[in-house]
This record gives sequence, C-alpha cells and structure tokens, in this order.
Amino acid sequence: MCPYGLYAEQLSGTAFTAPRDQNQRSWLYRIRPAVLHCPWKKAAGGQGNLTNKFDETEPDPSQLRWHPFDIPAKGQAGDIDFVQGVNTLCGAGDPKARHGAAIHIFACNSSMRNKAFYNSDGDFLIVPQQGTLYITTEFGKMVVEPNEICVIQQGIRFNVAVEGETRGYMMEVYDAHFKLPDLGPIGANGLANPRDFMTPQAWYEDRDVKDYEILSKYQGALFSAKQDHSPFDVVAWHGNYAPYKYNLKNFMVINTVSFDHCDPCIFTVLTCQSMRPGVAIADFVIFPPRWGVADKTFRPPYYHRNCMSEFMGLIHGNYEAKEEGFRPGGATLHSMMTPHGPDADCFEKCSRGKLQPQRVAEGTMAFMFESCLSMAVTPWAVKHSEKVDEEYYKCWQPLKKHFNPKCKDVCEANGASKDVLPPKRARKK
Ligand SMILES: O=C(O)Cc1cc(O)ccc1O
Ligand SMILES: [Fe+2]
Repeated sequence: MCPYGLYAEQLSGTAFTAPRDQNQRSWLYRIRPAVLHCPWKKAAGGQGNLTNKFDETEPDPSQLRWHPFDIPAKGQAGDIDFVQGVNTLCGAGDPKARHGAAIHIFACNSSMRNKAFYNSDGDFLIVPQQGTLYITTEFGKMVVEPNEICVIQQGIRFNVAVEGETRGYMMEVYDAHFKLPDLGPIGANGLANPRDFMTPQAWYEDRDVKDYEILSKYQGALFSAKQDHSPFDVVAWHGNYAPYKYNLKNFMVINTVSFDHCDPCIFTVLTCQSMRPGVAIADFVIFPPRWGVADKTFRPPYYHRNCMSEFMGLIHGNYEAKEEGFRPGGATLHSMMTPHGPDADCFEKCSRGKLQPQRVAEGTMAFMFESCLSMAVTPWAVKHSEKVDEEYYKCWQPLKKHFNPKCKDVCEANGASKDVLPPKRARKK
C-alpha cells in the first residue's frame, strides 16, 4: 500500500515499448483504483449524434459552409450537458484500426452531474467558442475559456461544468498524440512555446455517490458504467501523460517581412503526425491578430486546391478571406482538391489600395483543422439543412475576368496604387 493508504495506478498513453523519447505514462495515487465499477452497458438514450460511422452519406466534394450551430435552450430542449451535446460533423478512418480523425461540435446548457466521460478511441483537442468550460479531470482542474484550447488524451476521465449556453469545436485523433511542431530554421523560440502549456495540479474529492456514471466512448459507441464514488479521487500524480491547456494569445506569430504569402502551416499550434514524415492526421492552425507587411503581394489567402482537407471554425470576429457569411460558431469544410480562396469582395478590395503595414485579423480568431484524411460528413451535418449554407458557392460567382493581353498593368489601368503591382521581373537577354 502507498502512503496514506492510496492505490497506485498507471495510465499508459503510449505502448510500454515506445521509444524513450516518445514514451508517455503517468502514475496516479488514488483512493480507489479505476477498476472499481459495475459492468459496462450501452449508454441509455442513444448517443445523440456522436458517431464514427463515416459512410452514411453520399460523398460530396462541394465547398461546405455551416451557419452557427444551435445551442440548445434550456426551456425548449431541457438540460443538455457536454456529452449529450456532442455531435459529429465529419471524419474518416476507424478507431478499431487506430487510424483516423473526427470533428465534433459541442453545444450544451448544463453541467455534467455525477458523471465523468473518457474516450477510449483517441485524444480530444477542445476549442471552446462560447462559454467557459470548467473541466475536472483525474489530474486536476482546468478552466478553459474561448481563445484557449485544451487537450484531453485517451483514457483520461473528465467532467465538464458550464455556466450557461456553451458551444465549441472538438478534433478527435485516433492515431497519435498532439505535439508541438518542430521549428527548423525558426530556432529555439516561436509559434507556441512549451512554457505556455499548463497542466493541472492534482485535485481530489473523497465523495461517495449512489450512482456515479462513467461514460466511455469505445469503438465509436457510448457505454455507461455505474460506481458508488467520484472518480476524481487522485490525490497525487506524476508522469508525462496529462491533459493541458493553452491560451492562443501566447502564440508568437511568424510571417513574411518581405513579400509573398507563407503557407498557413506557419500558424501551427499543435500537430498530430501520421506515419508519413511531415504529413499530419491533424494540424491545429490559428489565424491570430498580427501585422501584415508583405510588399507587392496579395495578402489574403491565395486561391488554391489542397491535397489535404481543410476544416475551419471561428471563435470570434470574422475571417479576412470571407468577411461575410462565415460566422462565429459556424464552420467551413473545403475537401481534398476542392478549389477555394477569398470571396469576390475580398479579392477586389485587397487587389487595390496602398500596401502599408496593417493590423490583420484584429479582434478575431479563426482556426483550421487540416488533415491528410478525406473527411466524410455525417447525416447530422447535412440533416440540419437550415445550417448548411446553400448559397456558399455564390460568394465566388462575382469574380470577374480581368485578363487583358494588351495591358500588363491592369490594376494600374484601373486606378490602383503602384504599390500593389507585382515586382518587375528581370528580363532574360
Ligand atoms: O483556405 C483558407 O482560408 C486557409 C488558408 C489560409 C492561407 O493563408 C493559405 C492557405 C489556406 O488554406
Ligand atoms: Fe485553404
């Protein structure tokens, strides 16, 4: 027996035999071991729209945009807590093979009461958009507000309390854990710095409860087991497998100070890598307030087609490439090789005018989950037809043809300042 009569319990986050520099495990010193619960049963009342079935809708490569997702109002929907309020929007792969990812929207109005949840299938990266999350985990407590994010890894039991109507986004990865991207020539500092990630201190309660419910998402389905005490009875812990939170305001933005548009990977906060070098199951990328200084450059995102899937959400404000239509609490999905880029308004506005140093994205925070997986949307994602923005494609339709083979400086001819014209290239003799 351990000091104070505690049980010792290991939580493994990597295979016992994972190389030392990747090995993750923690030791929990607790009042009772986690095994002290009744048998698992399929959770009563179904699982809402939490799923890992990614073959239930017909494939559709269209650019997709969702209006802000509804938050259940207490009066109409009754009490909906965090677990009951999770709806899967899209995903790919299979937790049984430990390969894939899912993107969920959570929207709730009540705290989880005498209930804890854990994910047997993978890790959650949680991005609150409205309302603060008061999270109790086996490792201690975390308060996570909009503009902060947290990661709760596979197996860690947690409870979410909220103050009112609460909404956010959640990226689930089956393959591996999130980590900081390497910095290469950037050097030892920059992007998200390790010192800004906060891990909870042990917190425990010695509380007997008649029917405490433990919920586990296992192979995509929700299971419930009862026990007669709170699972938050870990008095002390040590190790390197623990949940953490991060405030996005601490992100040190790197960008060009000369010309051209850097790819958005320069804004990567965390990455979950696949087995292919440099290829992410999920990159969590943010578009923070920053200075835009690029000369002779169209500064907003370029028009592009990507071999990765791009899901975007908005925490607050707006997104420079689409000032209208993409709203906080809503989302977009630009699937593999589906063309996208700034809407017509953005193109016209940013192709003219003087390129002075300028604050970009002030008072806003958009983010992207970028994945090498080809995401399928769930029936829930398309069922809410009033949430799918059927008009989305129209934001590009006014894009005009500007080509004029007789006039090289079309912008100038149209009255734009010289500063926005592309640099004159040296002619080959
Ligand atoms: O599509 C988007 O809006 C995200 C994005 C931003 C950017 O600056 C470059 C590429 C990219 O995919
Ligand atoms: Fe993109």
